Amino acid sequence: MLNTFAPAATLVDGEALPGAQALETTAPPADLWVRGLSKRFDAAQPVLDGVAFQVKAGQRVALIGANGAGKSTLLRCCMHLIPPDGGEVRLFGTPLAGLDAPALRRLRSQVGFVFQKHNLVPRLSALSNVLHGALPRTPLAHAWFQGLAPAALRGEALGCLERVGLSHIALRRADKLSGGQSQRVAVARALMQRPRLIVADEPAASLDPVAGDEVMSLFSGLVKDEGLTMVFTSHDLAHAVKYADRVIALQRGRIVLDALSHEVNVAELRTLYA
Ligand SMILES: Nc1ncnc2c1ncn2[C@@H]1O[C@H](COP(=O)(O)OP(=O)(O)OP(=O)(O)O)[C@@H](O)[C@H]1O
Repeated sequence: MLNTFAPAATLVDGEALPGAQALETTAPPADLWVRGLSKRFDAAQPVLDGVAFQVKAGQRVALIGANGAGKSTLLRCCMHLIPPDGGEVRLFGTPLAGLDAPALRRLRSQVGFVFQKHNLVPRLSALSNVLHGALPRTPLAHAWFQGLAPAALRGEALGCLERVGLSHIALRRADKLSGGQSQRVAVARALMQRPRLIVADEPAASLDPVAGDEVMSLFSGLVKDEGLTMVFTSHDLAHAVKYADRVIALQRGRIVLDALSHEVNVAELRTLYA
């Protein structure tokens, strides 16, 4: 089945990936560079087994694979939110291994995270939730609340809400928002961080098909317009092909497909789940 596709060393943007030699010669540094990543939670099958890939600045990558393939674990290990057992990760050219916690936090502050569960603070307004995106660069506690935040920050947060089409409900409590609106607020909060890289774990999974499509279209469009880099996981193969420039498929912790989106189609991708 896997032979349907090119092997993992598929040509991507004219570069041989993910062979180690090709990775060594990349310049300027990729936003995310991963080599030989492995992770095992117990004595059983490894969850990640020698994963290697890189994501260049401005590229949008969809990570696909069946339940349990290791997608979320890969994202977490890439950000050192959980420690990998082996391999190397470089974020914006900086090796993560050996960084102390403050240095790791500083580097991660350039990464905007969006998850399936948007993790908004329910009792606070949409605007206050978006302001939270500024926390890594604004240690002032009052920047958390829309009524206390400096005018410049408030204006910026409103601008982020405007970009996701929600400035008209800026003061509505997060627990009064629909699922689609909540996820758009989460996107605005990530933008407020002024990230270079967006990491999103199934950002549309909890939404109905129409809202999911709207969120992904908006999200992917904003990322493209602002020249950001994005890695997102998805079980929606149509989304993967439509909203990413490149698709990487994981199977039992290994990359089995790495191809540009226009080179694959949904029917082919579906065979990975057989
Ligand atoms: N903290 C953990 N402790 C033990 N096992 C874990 C842990 N996190 C993940 N796993 C296991 O690792 C494997 C991969 O999980 P992961 O969540 O990365 O897969 P996934 O591809 O994101 O799956 P899904 O599409 O269902 O979200 C699964 O077998 C899961 O049970």
